[in-house]
Amino acid sequence: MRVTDLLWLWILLGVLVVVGGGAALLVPRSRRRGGAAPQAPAPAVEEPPAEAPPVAVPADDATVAAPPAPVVETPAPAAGRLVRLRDRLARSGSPLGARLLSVLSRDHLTEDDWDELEETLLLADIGAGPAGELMESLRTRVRVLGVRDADSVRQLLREELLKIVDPTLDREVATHGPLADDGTRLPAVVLVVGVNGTGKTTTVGKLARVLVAEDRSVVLGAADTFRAAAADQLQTWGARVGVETVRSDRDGADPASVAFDAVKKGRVDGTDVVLVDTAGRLQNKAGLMDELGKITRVVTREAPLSEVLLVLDATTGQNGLNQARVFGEVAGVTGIVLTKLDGTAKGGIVVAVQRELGVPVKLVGLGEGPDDLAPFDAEQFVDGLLG
Ligand SMILES: Nc1nc2c(ncn2[C@@H]2O[C@H](COP(=O)(O)OP(=O)(O)OP(=O)(O)O)[C@@H](O)[C@H]2O)c(=O)[nH]1
Repeated sequence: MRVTDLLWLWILLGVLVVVGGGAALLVPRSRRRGGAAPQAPAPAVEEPPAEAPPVAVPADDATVAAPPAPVVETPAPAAGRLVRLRDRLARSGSPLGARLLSVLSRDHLTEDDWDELEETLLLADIGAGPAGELMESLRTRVRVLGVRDADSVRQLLREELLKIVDPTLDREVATHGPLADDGTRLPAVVLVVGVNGTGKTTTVGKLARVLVAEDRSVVLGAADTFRAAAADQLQTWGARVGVETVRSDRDGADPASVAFDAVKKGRVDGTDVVLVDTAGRLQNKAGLMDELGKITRVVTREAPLSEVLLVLDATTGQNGLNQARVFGEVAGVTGIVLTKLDGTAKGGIVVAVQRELGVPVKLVGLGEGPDDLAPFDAEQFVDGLLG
């Protein structure tokens, strides 16, 4: 190799070193620091064979994760609950009692004042008959006794309202079953009927709580098979207080068969009370009569009905009365549950519906809370109306 050739070789090597170093400088800093760089497509890697599903190995007892024990609530006793109605009624707009008292406390009651009183009673859904009776009696007594002061007027009004609400009616819900021929006690069967949305399922749930609070044993029958969620709803109510629910998992199952199974379970287990929730769709009277008639016939093979409670929504006024009439004709109603009394100033419906059906209001719903169902008491109710 000649000297010039060697020189050229050295120059070429020098150029290569310079270009190589520059190239290194052109590479982004991040990449040089190990940062993310655009990735080349990953070479196709053969998927490992899917793992076989783990074989279920029976776990030893100590390692089984037990489902959390359901927390069973202790419901509040029902006694004295209606006293709370006072607040609820007083809060629900313009209570009947307050309006009546404001007119009655005027100095000289004119014909217009008496008309206003009557109108107030009618607006509170007391019904024309009872309103007329109350007015006549009150007018006579105010005139004869010559009362004027607020306390005396209030006392008179209280007496008159009490008269039409009727404190003499037996309002106890029949929850003690009859004795069977062999001397054993049958469960009390309480059938709960009414139009959808009035609060039947909620009432059955709340009533179960009242009974549990009184140490009574209860079985629930979810015979509202029309609405699938109703059975779930009822079961949830029951589970909260440790009460079992007999239900069908099939939508549209025969309500009579579910009711029968519930009552049978109650009889076999020696349960105190079986509460049966029904659907009571009001498509037509004949359909309703068929459904409730069948439930009654089938259930009474196991135990007679102790009580048929009609649930009515107090806010529905005249409409509620029409429903009451139909159910009264087809279902042999023995007691009324007036729900949503907390949401209306029309407490007078208590009087109207009792007159309409000739059966007493036994329970009232005062709210959506689990213990917002109270045994009805005429005196406490009237005091609630008067605020
Ligand atoms: N404010 C108030 N709401 C109530 C009362 N009772 C029930 N409700 C509400 O009324 C709604 C209807 O109650 P449900 O018990 O589902 O009525 P239902 O009659 O069983 O209805 P279906 O199952 O469709 O036949 C619910 O949102 C209840 O919380 C009450 O006393 N006061």
